[in-house]
Amino acid sequence: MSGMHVAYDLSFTHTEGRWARAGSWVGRTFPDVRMYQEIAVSAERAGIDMLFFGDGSGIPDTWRGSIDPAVEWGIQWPRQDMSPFIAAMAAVTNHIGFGLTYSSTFMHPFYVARLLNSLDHVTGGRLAFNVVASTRLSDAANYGFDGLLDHSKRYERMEEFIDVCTALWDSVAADAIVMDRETGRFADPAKVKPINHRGEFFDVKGPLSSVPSPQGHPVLVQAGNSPRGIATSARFADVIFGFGGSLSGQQRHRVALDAALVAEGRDPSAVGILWATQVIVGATQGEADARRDSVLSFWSDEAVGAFLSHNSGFDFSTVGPSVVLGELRDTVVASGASPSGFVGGLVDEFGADHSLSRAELFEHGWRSATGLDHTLCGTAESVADALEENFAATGSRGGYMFSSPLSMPSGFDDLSQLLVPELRRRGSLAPQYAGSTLRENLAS
Ligand SMILES: Cc1cc2nc3c(=O)[nH]c(=O)nc-3n(C[C@H](O)[C@H](O)[C@H](O)COP(=O)(O)O)c2cc1C
Repeated sequence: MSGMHVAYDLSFTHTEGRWARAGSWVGRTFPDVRMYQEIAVSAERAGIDMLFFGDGSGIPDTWRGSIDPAVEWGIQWPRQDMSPFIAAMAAVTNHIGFGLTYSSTFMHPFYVARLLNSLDHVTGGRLAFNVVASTRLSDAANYGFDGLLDHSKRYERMEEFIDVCTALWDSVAADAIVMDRETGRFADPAKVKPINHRGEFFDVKGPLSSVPSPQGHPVLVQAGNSPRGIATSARFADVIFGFGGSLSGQQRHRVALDAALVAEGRDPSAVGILWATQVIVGATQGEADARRDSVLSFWSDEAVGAFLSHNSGFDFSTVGPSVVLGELRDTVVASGASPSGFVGGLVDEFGADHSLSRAELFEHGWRSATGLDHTLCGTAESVADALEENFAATGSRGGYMFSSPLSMPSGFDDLSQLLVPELRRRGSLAPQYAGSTLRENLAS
């Protein structure tokens, strides 16, 4: 992966107030499939590498132990299983890739390997699989768990999950299908083998009851941010998702990933990181600033609390009138949630000894929930300058996944019509799709 690549994060098209903002769809209600098809067509016209769909199945209920605020304010709810939508989008496009998310903590690898094989067929080899360990209790409760597995156990399970999927995708050789009309022989049994996997988490006999898909394996993506998560990503990921917005955090991630890749005997230059980056572009700086400010002026504590508590797995309604950040981080970690994320970011920014009042914490939470704490806001030229500088400073491998805009579809239209052409004009983005599969496109 040598050039810069760009993806759009389409995980949230309506939530967190997007549905009501200027520039949002009128008369189109989530989850209208034609809406997604239109985005896919227009993103492909702009030459975007991939549309990404994150997932979490639980309705946020960590804040005060209730789903009501999330439902009332549309916080990360509603969300669909996006696999059928990807099939619909693939039917109206030819080049753009699709990233789909499933949890290795809750799903079974046989089901997922088979589904992704089918989707790789349907998309003609344009599928990526973002495998997540899941940090949320509300997800766990939907799959019969009282609590989350321990953080490192979740990653052990992910490693075994991917081992099983990979063995299943390899269990039918590419040349197994004979289809000899004269003899009537359909396939060569010597090339279709059970995997006979017996492990700590899964027992799977195999083989996969399907034929190899165009990419063989979907492009594997992983987004672990902790040392344990990064070690797992180095084992198998073709592409990494990272948190953008803090150059020092990005550089730490890149250095840790490179060391982990070397430890796995892999070439760090072949594995790019797509940095999740929120961008607001306007024809002028004033226009972009006005869009950002209009978002900041409309929110509620309940909505912020529901968002943050869900994402951290920690009930922020329990926070007292003031907090010491290091102590808050320890409490969040003790609750079984990830050590990175919102509170980890505040500790990095201000230090573990720093205190914040509850109101200050929520103001930071508001900026975090909207992504406005790390948004690049400006004209296409100034944002392209910042991205090019950041790309060079983070190893020149990978690129950007632009976060779900705060208004849809106008936010993506701004990116497609202003920013992406500017990056292409400068030669940062390739002039056209390089190959016919997502893997080939991302390899250039
Ligand atoms: C760009 C990006 C996309 C992510 N998408 C999801 C997702 O769809 N579902 C999910 O549960 N977690 C998602 N995550 C969270 C990561 O999978 C991971 O839990 C997080 O980075 C914390 O890593 P850690 O478990 O190693 O601490 C995403 C993270 C990033 C950076």
